Amino acid sequence: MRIDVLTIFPDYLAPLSLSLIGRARERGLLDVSAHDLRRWTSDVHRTVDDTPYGGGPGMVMRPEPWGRAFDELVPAGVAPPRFVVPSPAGAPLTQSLAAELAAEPWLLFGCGRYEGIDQRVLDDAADRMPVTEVSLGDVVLFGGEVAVLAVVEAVTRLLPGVLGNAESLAEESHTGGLLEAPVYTKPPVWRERPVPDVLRSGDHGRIARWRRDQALVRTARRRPDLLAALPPGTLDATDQLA
Ligand SMILES: NC(=S)c1ccno1
Repeated sequence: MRIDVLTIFPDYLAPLSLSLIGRARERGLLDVSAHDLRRWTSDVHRTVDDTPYGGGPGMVMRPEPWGRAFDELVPAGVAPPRFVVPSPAGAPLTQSLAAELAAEPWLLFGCGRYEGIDQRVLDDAADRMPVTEVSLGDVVLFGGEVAVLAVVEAVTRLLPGVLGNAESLAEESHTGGLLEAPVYTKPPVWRERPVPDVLRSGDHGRIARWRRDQALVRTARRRPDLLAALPPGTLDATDQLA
């Protein structure tokens, strides 16, 4: 997968050189580049923003640098990337959206700052590539960079070879629509708190049942909306929600 990020703060993307993503880049599984949007400015001050038409607080990102960046990074005749823009107005980032993005060969991220990006940038982008505005949640950040780190992590961990133990993907939250069961490791007792006996029983059938029950109860208590969204037939007669 190729990932390009347009930002006025490329150093914010430095964590993409660390840990499993960094190793995936070294192994050629990922090609990640952060581009300073100011590279495509045309004035001595390298201006990327201006006051909003219609008045209001703050500044808006001007369209010209974005357009020049698209022209260079996504030339005509090249299979275009999917343009992903983190925004409070975007679609919620979910595991299923992460899986959808993980199927793309090339993602181009656009990091807004200030009060946002001139809408004509999104409109111009939509004329040349698929555009997805995505939100980490109903919260406002300083800009899109931190959200890009989260989206890139959610997406790239799903790519073959990036996560050392692919089995981890099968048992985690939101895989199958449920929250994951609580996890435990050594010591067997810690500050007078024992590990549930069933997890040390060696009975894999009982352990699987316990984990399923814990996932159902947790999901029912914390995210009843996820239960309501389960495909018909996901729960069976053996499933207890309390
Ligand atoms: N909620 C998101 S993703 C965001 C981006 C910029 N500000 O908030």
